[in-house]
Amino acid sequence: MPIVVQKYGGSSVADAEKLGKVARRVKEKRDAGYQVVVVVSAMGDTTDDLLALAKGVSADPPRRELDMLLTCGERISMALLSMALQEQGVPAISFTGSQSGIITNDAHAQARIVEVRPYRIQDELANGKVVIVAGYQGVSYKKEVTTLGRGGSDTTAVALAAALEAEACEIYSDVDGVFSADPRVVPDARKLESLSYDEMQELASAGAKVLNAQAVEWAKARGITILARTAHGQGTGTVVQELAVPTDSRVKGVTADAEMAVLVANASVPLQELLEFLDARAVRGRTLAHDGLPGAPGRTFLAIPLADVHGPEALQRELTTRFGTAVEWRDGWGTVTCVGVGLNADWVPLRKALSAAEGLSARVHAVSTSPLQVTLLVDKAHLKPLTARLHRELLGS
Ligand SMILES: Nc1ncnc2c1ncn2[C@@H]1O[C@H](COP(=O)(O)OP(=O)(O)O)[C@@H](O)[C@H]1O
Ligand SMILES: N[C@@H](CC(=O)OP(=O)(O)O)C(=O)O
Repeated sequence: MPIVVQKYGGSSVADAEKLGKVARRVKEKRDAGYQVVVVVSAMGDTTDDLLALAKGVSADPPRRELDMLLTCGERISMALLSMALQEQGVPAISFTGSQSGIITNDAHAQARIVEVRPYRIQDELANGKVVIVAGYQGVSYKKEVTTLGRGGSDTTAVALAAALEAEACEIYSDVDGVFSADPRVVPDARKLESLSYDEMQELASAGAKVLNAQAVEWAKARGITILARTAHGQGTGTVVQELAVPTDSRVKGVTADAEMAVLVANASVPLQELLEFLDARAVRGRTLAHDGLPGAPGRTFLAIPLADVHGPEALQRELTTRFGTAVEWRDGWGTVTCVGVGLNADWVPLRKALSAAEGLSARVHAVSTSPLQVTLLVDKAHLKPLTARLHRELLGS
C-alpha cells in the first residue's frame, strides 16, 4: 500500500473539535487504501504559551531546558489525535520525534535533521496502524531532546516522507495553499497553483509562514513534492516542486517579515568579527546591505530572526559589551520582499518597489536584490500597506 505523510499545523489541531475533524480526514485517507503517517504541531498557541512560561522564570532560558519544555506541546497533540482516531475505530499509535528515529545534530532550539531511522514507524504501519508523530523535534546523537526551530514540523513531515519513500507529503494549515501574499493582509491575494522549490524557499525565508524554509530545502534535496492545502475544506492547494508552471507576472508573491531585529554596524566594526560573534551564539540571519568601500563611512545591515533568539535582551547586552555603540540594535524595522524568477534581469521590479514606498512616504533604510527577490527594509508600521500596494502594482490586484 502506498504511504502518505500528512502534517497538520497548530491552527488545524487547536481544539478537541478540530482534532476530531483531522481524525476523520485521516480515516478517509486510510479508507482510500493508504498507509498514513500524521505529523502534528502543538495545539494553537501552545508553543508561544510555553515560551512565555519559560520567560517568566528566566530572561535567557538555557536552550536544552527550553527544548525539553517546548517538545511537550507536540506530545499533547500527538496523544490526543491518537485517542481521537481510536475513538473512531482506527488503530493508531503516537511517537515522539525520538521514538520516530528523527536524529539531529546537537544545536538546541535550531537543530538540523542529520538522519531518519523510521523503523518503529515502519513496523507499526505494517501492523495496520496510523502512526502519529510529534513534529518539530528529534534526538541528538548524544541522546538529548532537540527542537528544529519555529515552524519545524513541516521539516519533520518532509524528512519522513523522504525516509519512508512516501507517495505524497501533504501539509495542512488554515489556508488553501500558498497565496501571492498573506491573505490576512491582502484579501485579494490569489492562490498559486504551483511554485518551484526556489521560489517557495525565498518566500518562506522572507516571512511567508505557510511553509517552513528548511522543509522546502529538504524537499528540494530529496525531490519530495509538497502539497500545501487547507485542513478544513476541499481546496486543491498549491504544489511545490522542481519546476513551477509559468505565470504572466515575473513576481509570484509579496511577503513581509516583522519578526526581526536589524543590527546596524558602522565601519569601525570588522564584519568578520561580528559574524563570528553571532555564529558563536547560533544567531542566524541575512545581510541586507554592506558598504565596504575603503575610507567610506560604510555600514552593514544584518537582519536576524527574533523567533530564533530566545534571550534578545541578553544578546543586546552582550553586543554592547563587545562592540559598544558601534553596533546598533533596531527592532522597529522589517522587510517587504517580492519573489519571482529573474527579478534582477532589469531594474523594473526594484524601481516599482521604490516608487511604491515613496507613494506611502515610507523611508527605505536598505535594499537587497538577487535573481529571485527584491527586498526593502522599512519601518514596521509600513509593512502591511507596502505589501498591499506592491501586490496591487506588481500583480495587478
Ligand atoms: N503567501 C502566503 N500564502 C498563504 N498563507 C500565508 C502567506 N504568507 C503568510 N501566510 C500565513 O500563514 C498562515 C499559515 O501558516 P501557520 O500559521 O504556520 O499555520 P499552521 O499553524 O497551520 O502551521 C496563514 O494563516 C497565513 O496568514
Ligand atoms: N509548534 C512549533 C512547530 C510548528 O511547526 O508549528 P506550526 O506547524 O503550527 O507552524 C511552532 O510553533 O513553531
